[in-house]
Amino acid sequence: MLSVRALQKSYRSGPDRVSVLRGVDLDVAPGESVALTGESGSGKSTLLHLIAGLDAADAGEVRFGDTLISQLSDAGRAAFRRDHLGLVFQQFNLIPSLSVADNLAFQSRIAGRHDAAWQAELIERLGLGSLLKRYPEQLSGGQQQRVAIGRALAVKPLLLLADEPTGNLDEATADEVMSLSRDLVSRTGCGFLMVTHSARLAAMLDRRVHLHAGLIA
Ligand SMILES: Nc1ncnc2c1ncn2[C@@H]1O[C@H](COP(=O)(O)OP(=O)(O)OP(=O)(O)O)[C@@H](O)[C@H]1O
Repeated sequence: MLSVRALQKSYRSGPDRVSVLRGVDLDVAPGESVALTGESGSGKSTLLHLIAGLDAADAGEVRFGDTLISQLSDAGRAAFRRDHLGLVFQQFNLIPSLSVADNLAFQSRIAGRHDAAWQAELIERLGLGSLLKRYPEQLSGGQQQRVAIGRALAVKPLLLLADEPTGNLDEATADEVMSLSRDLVSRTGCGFLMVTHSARLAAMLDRRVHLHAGLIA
């Protein structure tokens, strides 16, 4: 479903260009969960941003089925992201002026794919029922994270992309959120690609890939 081929990205650093990704190949199948590890600065977030279409690659391909993301315009990538991808990044990016209920439904409504029964199930599984009228600033970090995961899954994405999603949580909460995410991912059959520094969390997923020196080992 996700197919990344020969992906390259460099950044300008003063007069030089620093090559971060030097030809990355990666596949994620429907229903498969993959941990992306690598030392700090190895380019994990860069790769996630390119897959999400938040930035453009210098060369190479990002493909979802027949859709070649890497050749879409900025607007085309934004529309694809809105309709088909679920993102959970380190800053949960909840909308401060919207209640939990409206944050959960926001993306799926814009995508025209709001499913009230599915949203109700997510609310129950994520334990958000008593929080629906609150605003993001009234939630703990773990609660905000559960809302971010619910919002990402509400759209029934092709792929759930998560960047250190449990970074701010204690071990027990992180484990609970992880097993819940895995469960929901296997229920919907979407792919799951998660950046983590934790070998323990990586071991909870189907497969682990390691980014080193600009390549996936
Ligand atoms: N917009 C940018 N402009 C210039 N350099 C950048 C930019 N974004 C990232 N970099 C550089 O690219 C390299 C890879 O960064 P990236 O954030 O992808 O790594 P990472 O593996 O996610 O790191 P960490 O685990 O510390 O979050 C780093 O050297 C970083 O400084």
